[in-house]
Amino acid sequence: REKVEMTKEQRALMKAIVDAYNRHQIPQDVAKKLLQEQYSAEENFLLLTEMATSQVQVLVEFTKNIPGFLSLDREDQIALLKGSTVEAMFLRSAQVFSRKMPNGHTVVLEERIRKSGIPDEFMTPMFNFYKSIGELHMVQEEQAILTAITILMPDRPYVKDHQAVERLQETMLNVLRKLCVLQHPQEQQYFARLLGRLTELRTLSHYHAEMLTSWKMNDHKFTPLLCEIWDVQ
Ligand SMILES: O=C(NC1CCCCC1)[C@H](C1CCCCC1)n1c(-c2ccc(-n3cccn3)nc2)nc2cc(F)c(F)cc21
Repeated sequence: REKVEMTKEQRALMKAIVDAYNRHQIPQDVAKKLLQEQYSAEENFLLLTEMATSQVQVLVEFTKNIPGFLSLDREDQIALLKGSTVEAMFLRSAQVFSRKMPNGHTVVLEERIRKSGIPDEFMTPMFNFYKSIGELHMVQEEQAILTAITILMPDRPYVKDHQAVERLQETMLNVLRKLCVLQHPQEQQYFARLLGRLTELRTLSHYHAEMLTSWKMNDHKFTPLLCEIWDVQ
């Protein structure tokens, strides 16, 4: 098989994305909080809204560092962010869940999430997704570029200049394809499996509004930002 090499530009692009991804981490570690104790449904709901709000801010900063993003039409930039924040949050949650933890911690974490107040019918699709992400053992470069690819989805609602977004996404897909071959030489279809997770992610994200409104508690309060982003209230 021909030797796969990344061009200088592709390596620079990947470095920019990974640096931005690592720079904009979630402030406090939610997994650590959840491992400390089982919170009530109300406390968990509040924790989720806090985490989600900071995640949106982190995502905006990360997105601004995607080469070419700020040259897109301003309204398209908003449409891409609005259309991808829920998916980016579930993707990041899956990466948090899949992190190597001391024995038994993942079991406790899963237990705490199962009792967090999220309606039972969403547990299976959510944990199936988390485990399918975990099985891929993504390196952080793959996680960062996959997040960028999720944001640069041309078919988000209200995107006007499809082609401009497609061009940026294609550049990312080319880098990811080479990265997958270099990182997982034994697995021919690794790149295809990785992209298949984005389909599962989109399906899971369809449930998010219903997950929120049927959270096992009364009187769900959302911040204005989350009302805007989450299509609730
Ligand atoms: O905080 C979380 N995730 C953040 C978000 C930002 C980036 C980092 C992680 C939550 C958490 C809030 C407290 C209760 C219990 C769940 N979390 C979730 C989660 C669950 C449901 C939703 N919903 C979205 C719409 C409706 N539900 N989003 C995330 N999965 C998680 C997996 C972990 F290993 C894990 F550690 C936490 C996780």
